[in-house]
Amino acid sequence: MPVDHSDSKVTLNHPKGSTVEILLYGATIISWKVADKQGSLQERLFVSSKASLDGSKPVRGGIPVVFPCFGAPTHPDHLKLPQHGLARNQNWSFDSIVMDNSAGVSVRLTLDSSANPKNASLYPKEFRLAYVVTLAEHQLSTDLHVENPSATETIDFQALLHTYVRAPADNVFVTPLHGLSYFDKTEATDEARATAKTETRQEVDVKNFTDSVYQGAPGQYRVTWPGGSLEIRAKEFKDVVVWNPQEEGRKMSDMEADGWKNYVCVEPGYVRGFVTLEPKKSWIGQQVLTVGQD
Ligand SMILES: O=P(O)(O)OC[C@H]1O[C@@H](O)[C@H](O)[C@@H](O)[C@@H]1O
Repeated sequence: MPVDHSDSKVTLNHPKGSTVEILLYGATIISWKVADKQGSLQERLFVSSKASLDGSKPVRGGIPVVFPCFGAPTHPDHLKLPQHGLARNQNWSFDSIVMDNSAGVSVRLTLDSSANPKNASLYPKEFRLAYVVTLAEHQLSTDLHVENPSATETIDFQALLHTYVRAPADNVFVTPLHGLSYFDKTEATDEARATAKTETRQEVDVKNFTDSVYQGAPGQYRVTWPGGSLEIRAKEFKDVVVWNPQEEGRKMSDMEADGWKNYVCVEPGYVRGFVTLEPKKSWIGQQVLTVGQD
């Protein structure tokens, strides 16, 4: 079957062999496999072998969905929320199969503020999220729809797709970020973290602890390493975060030994400032991942 779903997981199978697995918990994509040139299926995302996949905590790897705040909350509406918000640690619902043909297999998952009684005390605003995941032969598209169902209130939110790209961290490069202004979250003081830097590197590596928030980014990135590459295209996600904790990764209880050596996070998002959504309006942020064919 092109789409299989159980109480906890949705699996998409493309007729040309690629597959994707999505946990309903957090709508977290936990696997994306695409054939290599020899025709053998290869995992394209990193998920820590110590990640919790039972809905007890956000998944360390794959593509967690970040909404309505990125990092520690700063907006007055978000202050009771955990780091990276509530979407990555709630159960989403399987809504429908959107498309099922040779071009792609696509499903829609949803999360409404009213679905979880906890939300009223955590977050004072109503929201409706829909996540459309589309699998093609060499491509994975993820569209996050945010709808404001209120007739009177606006919503201010941030959103980001926290993509863990499977790649050797000591030999991976992200381009083109040269000339962009960014905020370096590895700096020691609040003042230094809040001071914009300008990226001077043509090719950004993550050989050192990296946690950089690029603003006004081009929306099209290339991640390359010996023997592989991935193109990332983004729409409405105007910023991009590049993160690899290096040895700091040891502090994470769900990070496997040396796990940080096996990925780079390249995370398209709207995280500098907030999207303000007027009553009854909606917003769509999109990420498209394409495996390099070179
Ligand atoms: O451990 P978490 O909550 O999944 O976050 C992982 C990382 O996510 C990145 O997006 C942030 O920029 C980092 O600061 C953070 O450490």
